[in-house]
Amino acid sequence: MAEPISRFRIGYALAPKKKYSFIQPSLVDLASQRGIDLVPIDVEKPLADQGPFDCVLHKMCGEDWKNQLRDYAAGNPATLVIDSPDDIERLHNRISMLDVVGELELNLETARTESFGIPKQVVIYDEENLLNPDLWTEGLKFPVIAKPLVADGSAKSHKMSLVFNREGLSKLKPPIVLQEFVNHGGVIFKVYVVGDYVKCVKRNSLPDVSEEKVTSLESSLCFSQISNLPSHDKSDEDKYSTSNLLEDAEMPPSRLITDIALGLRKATKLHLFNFDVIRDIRVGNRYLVIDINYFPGYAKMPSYETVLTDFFCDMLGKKEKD
Ligand SMILES: O=P(O)(O)O[C@@H]1[C@@H](OP(=O)(O)O)[C@H](OP(=O)(O)O)[C@H](O)[C@H](OP(=O)(O)O)[C@H]1OP(=O)(O)O
Ligand SMILES: Nc1ncnc2c1ncn2[C@@H]1O[C@H](COP(=O)(O)OP(=O)(O)O)[C@@H](O)[C@H]1O
Ligand SMILES: [Mg+2]
Ligand SMILES: [Mg+2]
Repeated sequence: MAEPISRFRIGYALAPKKKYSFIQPSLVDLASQRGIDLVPIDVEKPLADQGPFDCVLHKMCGEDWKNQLRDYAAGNPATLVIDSPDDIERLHNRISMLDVVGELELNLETARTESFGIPKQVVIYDEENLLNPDLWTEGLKFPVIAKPLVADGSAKSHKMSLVFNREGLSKLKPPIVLQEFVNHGGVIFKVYVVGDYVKCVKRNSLPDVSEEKVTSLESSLCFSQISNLPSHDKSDEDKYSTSNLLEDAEMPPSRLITDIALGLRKATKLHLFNFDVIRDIRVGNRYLVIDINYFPGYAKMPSYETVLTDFFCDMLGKKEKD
């Protein structure tokens, strides 16, 4: 008689919006064909009652969930938790998130022609400091982008302002990160990482700001999740018009992008993330990492079902060997 074929169970704990976008029938079917059942986890119920799991995927906030996961992992050391809540934590703060880029020691093949880094930035914890730029301006010039320090996935954490002058500072609510606005030709590069797989795509971004604009415009401009706006949906042609910028933009060197991606993967120990890169048009061949996101919108990545299923098989295969 034929041996029963063992199947794997991957539990997933995702917010409803994420579940809707990521757990597509096409992914569930492909994973199933390859022996993997994707099983929803109810975070309101004890995790131990819902197992066993060969692997747990998650993007949930809150200490309760983290504690559940830690307890489950301690009791089930053979279960793969992708990724560890402690490793994810550094991406929830816009300073620690980018610190890791500065720590990368890459032996770049492209070092003679390309370089990478992060924009100048400073963290402001209170209004007193904010309104006294003499305390923090070191090397930082207007315009700046004000970003909430916390990047926890809430709508609030994506609300940003482009600040053109001192006047614009008074509307900000610390704790915030003030980051140098770098002209980058209106296009950002999103680099999706899934284990050792790396895929870079182009997206719309904020348009460049000219010297004259800095003095003639209002004191600040608010925006949120600009890269998710389709071109035809832009509310104000003047502010966001990118014409053919997206189509015409040249991709960054793939070797550089892969080196940064795999460097970040090693340094953060994370398997599932993406990062946003801009090309500084003042320099031309300098690339700046401006954002790193845990478990991003993979469904927007070409062939995401195959990429993710291959990754699951790879991880489960390695686990079996161990
Ligand atoms: O919803 P999507 O597909 O736009 O994905 C969001 C990501 O978009 P991207 O894949 O980079 O274009 C998005 O990336 P950005 O921060 O916009 O660069 C975040 O990863 C977002 O998660 P969170 O709100 O920060 O927890 C992601 O949101 P969640 O799907 O995790 O809610
Ligand atoms: N330093 C910067 N210079 C120029 N544009 C930036 C800079 N930082 C962010 N942006 C623009 O703002 C958008 C949102 O910033 P980001 O840090 O990626 O926040 P979020 O986590 O909400 O995606 C980016 O996609 C990019 O268009
Ligand atoms: Mg971003
Ligand atoms: Mg982000």
